Amino acid sequence: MFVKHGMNSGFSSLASSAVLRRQQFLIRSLKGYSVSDKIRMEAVKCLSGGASLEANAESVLRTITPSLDPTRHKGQAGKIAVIGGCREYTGAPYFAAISALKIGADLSHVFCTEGAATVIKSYSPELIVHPILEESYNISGVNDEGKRDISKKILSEFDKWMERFDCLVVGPGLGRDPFLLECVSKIMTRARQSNVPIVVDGDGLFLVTNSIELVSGYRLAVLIPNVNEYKRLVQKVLGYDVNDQNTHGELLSLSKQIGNVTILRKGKSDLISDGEKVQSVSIYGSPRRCGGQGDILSGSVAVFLFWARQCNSAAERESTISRTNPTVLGCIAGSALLRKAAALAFEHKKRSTLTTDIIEHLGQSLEAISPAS
Ligand SMILES: NC(=O)C1=CN([C@@H]2O[C@H](COP(=O)(O)OP(=O)(O)OC[C@H]3O[C@@H](n4cnc5c(N)ncnc54)[C@H](O)[C@@H]3O)[C@@H](O)[C@H]2O)[C@@H](O)CC1
Ligand SMILES: Nc1ncnc2c1ncn2[C@@H]1O[C@H](COP(=O)(O)OP(=O)(O)OP(=O)(O)O)[C@@H](O)[C@H]1O
Ligand SMILES: [Mg+2]
Repeated sequence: MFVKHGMNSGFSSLASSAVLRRQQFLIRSLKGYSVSDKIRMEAVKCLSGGASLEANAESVLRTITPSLDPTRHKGQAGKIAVIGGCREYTGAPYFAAISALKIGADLSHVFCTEGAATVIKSYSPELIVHPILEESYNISGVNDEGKRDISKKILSEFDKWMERFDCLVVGPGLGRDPFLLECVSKIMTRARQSNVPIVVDGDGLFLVTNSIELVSGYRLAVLIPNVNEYKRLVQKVLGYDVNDQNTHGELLSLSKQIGNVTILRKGKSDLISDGEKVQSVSIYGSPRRCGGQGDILSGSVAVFLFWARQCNSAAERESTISRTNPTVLGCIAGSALLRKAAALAFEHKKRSTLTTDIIEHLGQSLEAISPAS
């Protein structure tokens, strides 16, 4: 993979030489101690820009997952809202919202278009579905003033609920309709004003890549790009093409450039950074790449992020974990759980493993790490 020599290439080489110096220092320090060859090899791997610190994901999962305390009331384990679901996509918001419930959230809402709502409701009676979004094709005869009224109505419908949510997931199956995305921008701005965490995925990333100010500097935002979404984000924000020789430095730069928002770059290993350091989750998952696994991840991260924030305020966390940003902890936990569930599903279903099979193994995977009783 070659770095394109665009306007930021000087910055890129500066960043990579800083990463290189740090990694060479790490190797020199390791020589001072009698570390195992394996650790030294990890350090050497850093030279290619490919390595990062493997997160202690099981410990994170164990620490942030709340106990099933009988004194707690409905809602305390989390109220999540997914903004997504349009004419084309109904599976993605369903996967995200049902995954949140399967992990342990108490309530999961979906805000989508009217057509998508009926379909999503028919998938599950567990979800609370709000058919409030509108796509342009549905309001083609409406003039500009009428459109402004519709937009206001959508925002006020959402406002009735927003304060109740512990986290929003914006984007699974949202589509790219301009009118709909404009309304969702307003929803995001409102959520940000109220300090509601926002996980951005799928078409939410399309929106944010073109309007980065929606999340820039918001420490409660998490971006979860897949390979394509990451490429677009790097091109837009850093001004050059993705450089696979410097994954680590590039992710750090990207997060810093967006004001230290947390980014989970999905791939063979999931890489997570809030601009301070990069952590990875490489637990073996599944070789099946069926669509929808990213949606499970975004719903899961929303729940774990909320749990990690709760732990933080209750000062319950282990010391090393307590120093970690809750948005980063949410990403580590979500990624690890998805991979474990995918591995279990694949054991049973092999080539026919689908997203719904993985969802069925979320509970069992969490139970193995943090038993309910
Ligand atoms: N059942 C559903 O309703 C699903 C809906 N989805 C939604 O579909 C919308 C678009 O998401 P996409 O993930 O397709 O958008 P992308 O922009 O990531 O993908 C667009 C195209 O890129 C290709 N692509 C994907 N991963 C690749 C990789 N690793 N290397 C090379 N090419 C790759 C895909 O085949 C697709 O044709 C989002 O709103 C998303 O949430 C997806 O979440 C999948 C499931
Ligand atoms: N090559 C890979 N090897 C192992 N796991 C992977 C690989 N690529 C992705 N994953 C895992 O699958 C999860 C979903 O990533 P993926 O890139 O498929 O997201 P996505 O394209 O957004 O999915 P969706 O179809 O839901 O939109 C990630 O958390 C990651 O752990
Ligand atoms: Mg996706």
